[in-house]
Amino acid sequence: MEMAYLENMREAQRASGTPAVLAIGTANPPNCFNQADLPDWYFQVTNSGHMTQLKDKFKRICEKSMIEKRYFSLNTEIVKERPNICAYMEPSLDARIDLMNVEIPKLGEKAASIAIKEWGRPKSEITHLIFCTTSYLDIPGADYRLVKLLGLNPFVKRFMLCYHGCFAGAAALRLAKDLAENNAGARVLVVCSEVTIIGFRGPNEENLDSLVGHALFGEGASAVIVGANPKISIERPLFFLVSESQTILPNSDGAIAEIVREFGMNIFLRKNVEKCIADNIEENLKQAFEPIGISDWNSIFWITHPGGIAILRGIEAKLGLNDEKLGASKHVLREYGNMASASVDL
Ligand SMILES: CC(=O)CC(=O)SCCNC(=O)CCNC(=O)[C@H](O)C(C)(C)COP(=O)(O)OP(=O)(O)OC[C@H]1O[C@@H](n2cnc3c(N)ncnc32)[C@H](O)[C@@H]1OP(=O)(O)O
Repeated sequence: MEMAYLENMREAQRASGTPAVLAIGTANPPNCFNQADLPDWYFQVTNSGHMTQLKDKFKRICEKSMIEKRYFSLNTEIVKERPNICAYMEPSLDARIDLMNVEIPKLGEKAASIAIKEWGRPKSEITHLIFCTTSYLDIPGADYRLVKLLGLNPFVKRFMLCYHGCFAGAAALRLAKDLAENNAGARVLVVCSEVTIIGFRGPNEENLDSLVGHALFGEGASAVIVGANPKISIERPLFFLVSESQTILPNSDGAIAEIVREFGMNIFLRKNVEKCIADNIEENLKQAFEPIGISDWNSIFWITHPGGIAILRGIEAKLGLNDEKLGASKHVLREYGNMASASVDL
């Protein structure tokens, strides 16, 4: 009797339908840089014009990156006012945090407001919030700030995914799927907001990983609303969240790492990241897709994280993908660069 009561209670709490993305919003900060102009700007603003060989290398990486434009909250004035940020490794975390604490929630709010408008229902009906960023360190977190900025219901159930880097966009969607499945009527607002302020620094011959990072990373925010059993008169399911999985690649220890210290964040990239991904992609796709009956990699819609053009090319070559298959990822890479977690929701 008691078990039946618990079972009924649990059934009533769960959603019966498949969760779907019901709206999407995106935003970028105001300063748009052409990739072709960045080498001059970056070496000038960091007082590094004398490092001519390194600048030439940076130019080559920028040219090869396929990126055409990137958006930043930083500009010449902001950077020049904070010389320790322009140095290679001076203590500068306080200045960075002061900027990030304003920019990250602000950018998130812009994307979330667009998603809420597209969704069409009152924002008071958002039940859960997932806020995802690589670089918000204070308590209360950016999730709390966003509730205040948007004027969300104070009862909204909040989750902060912090300092996960690029994979967090997919992780946030996975969490949203579970929340929407297990809470009838849930409407989950997912916001990924990424700025590069924590890692911006002057160039150094000994640190080519950082140079590659400066050639690839851009700033942006993306927001989605996820829920099951849409109210068809108002809500429009755009993508269904059917299945998910996650793994750690063999021999990938240290392939991508980021550390935060007094000087801000430093990135470590192994030179063969693209090979490590390409070598493992097929096996992982099999494990994820065979249970749902898919084995033709050209038959599915792809939104691979645009980590770098070498990574996308490695996947294409290994799987024999048709030209247009990674088109969405290449578009995001070309127009915005690698915006870490915000890239995947776009
Ligand atoms: C932050 C997160 O959590 C997740 C992330 O997304 S992390 C970012 C992951 N991305 C990567 O690791 C970058 C992958 N690499 C690429 O996309 C490309 O290699 C690239 C755009 C950097 C260069 O394009 P390419 O077609 O490979 O050009 P290529 O001519 O081979 O290289 C250009 C120069 O960059 C250098 N280079 C390439 N990859 C490098 C690396 N990882 N470290 C240092 N230098 C590198 C090359 O040595 C070469 O230098 P020279 O011109 O002096 O010979």
